[in-house]
Amino acid sequence: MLLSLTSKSLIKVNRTRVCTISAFSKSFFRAFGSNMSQSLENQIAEKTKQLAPPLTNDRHKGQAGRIGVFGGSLEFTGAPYYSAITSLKVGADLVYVFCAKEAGLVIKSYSPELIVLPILDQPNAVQQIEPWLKRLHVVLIGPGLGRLPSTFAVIERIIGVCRNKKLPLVIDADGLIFVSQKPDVIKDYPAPIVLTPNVMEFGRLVGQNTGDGTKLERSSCFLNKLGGQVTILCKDHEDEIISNGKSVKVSGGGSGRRSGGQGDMLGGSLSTFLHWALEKQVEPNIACFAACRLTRDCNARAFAKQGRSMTAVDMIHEIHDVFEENFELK
Ligand SMILES: NC(=O)C1=CN([C@@H]2O[C@H](COP(=O)(O)OP(=O)(O)OC[C@H]3O[C@@H](n4cnc5c(N)ncnc54)[C@H](OP(=O)(O)O)[C@@H]3O)[C@@H](O)[C@H]2O)[C@@H](O)CC1
Ligand SMILES: Nc1ncnc2c1ncn2[C@@H]1O[C@H](COP(=O)(O)OP(=O)(O)OP(=O)(O)O)[C@@H](O)[C@H]1O
Repeated sequence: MLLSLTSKSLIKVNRTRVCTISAFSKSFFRAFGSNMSQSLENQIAEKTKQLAPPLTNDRHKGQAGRIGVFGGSLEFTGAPYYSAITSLKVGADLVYVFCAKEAGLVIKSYSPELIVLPILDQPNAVQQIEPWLKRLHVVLIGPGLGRLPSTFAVIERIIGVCRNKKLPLVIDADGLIFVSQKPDVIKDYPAPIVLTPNVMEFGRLVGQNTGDGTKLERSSCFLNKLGGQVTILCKDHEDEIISNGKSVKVSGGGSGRRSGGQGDMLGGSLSTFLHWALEKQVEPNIACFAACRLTRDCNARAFAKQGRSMTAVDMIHEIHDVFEENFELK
């Protein structure tokens, strides 16, 4: 079955009719109007409200999320920061950044709230990192990681350790370059994985020659080969979440401002939402929906205040209000 949700539409059709979805949806909504789609979107939005753990005194530090971010290199220190601070501000208790030595002091200087381990490019990186992994609930791989073969070799071994520990993964940015080169590294992975490609990364991942079909069609062969529990969250003017042969679109919010770091924020928020979802046995695509909603609404709010001068940092300042509006049970 195909499930397609935009802020305006949600439809179900048989898998064999995917190619006629556009015509189908037009006639469907002419027949039923937009109220039905709105109510179904509301149902998904309601599910996202169930994700956040209550802020009660019986929970100890760490339970709301211990997230590991693998990224940060000489060139890119902003990306892992945006991801990590967003993960924390959405509600994780502890966020660990595993980065290259040159990036360590820089990221530490942005924020005393992050635990920064500049050991990713050290000779015994995997041995040093392994003891930390057992504390983590979700591992995010990629923001500002860089594309050095030596870095990818360490990441391959880290994914191997995560596989043994059945750790859920979110893979973004340069992490997706690595997976595009070596998809077998996540084949039959024993825990949920979310891949978060932008337009360019999606093409690299599923193959540039997979035709003009929908993203759902174009990714089906790639996903079938991978096996396991893989979700693809495609970032675009409408975000699209693909899992189990279904596609859910998220639109609304956002603005024309495309400053760097918005995808990093999405990856960071997703890591926290994913931990909460899995803890409650909620499907990963609900966590994906929440992360898209958060990113798009932070963009819209920040843009309303800052216009063209808006950057990712302005969006981070909006997390509290957007969270209150969308994800707190009232
Ligand atoms: N402050 C920091 O530290 C930040 C660091 N970052 C880090 O930088 C690293 C590289 O990431 P990346 O995003 O530059 O690489 P990638 O996605 O391959 O793009 C390469 C080219 O693809 C194209 N392109 C992209 N999107 C497109 C679209 N929607 N539609 C169409 N085309 C599109 C576009 O091509 P062009 O427009 O130049 O022709 C673009 O130049 C990575 O580690 C990341 O985490 C960022 O997170 C930002 C903040
Ligand atoms: N064309 C677009 N129109 C409106 N919003 C968009 C568009 N493209 C992306 N977005 C929004 O920006 C978010 C991040 O997408 P983007 O393509 O910038 O990711 P990215 O390249 O990984 O970002 P980063 O700069 O962090 O690396 C998307 O989830 C979506 O909310």
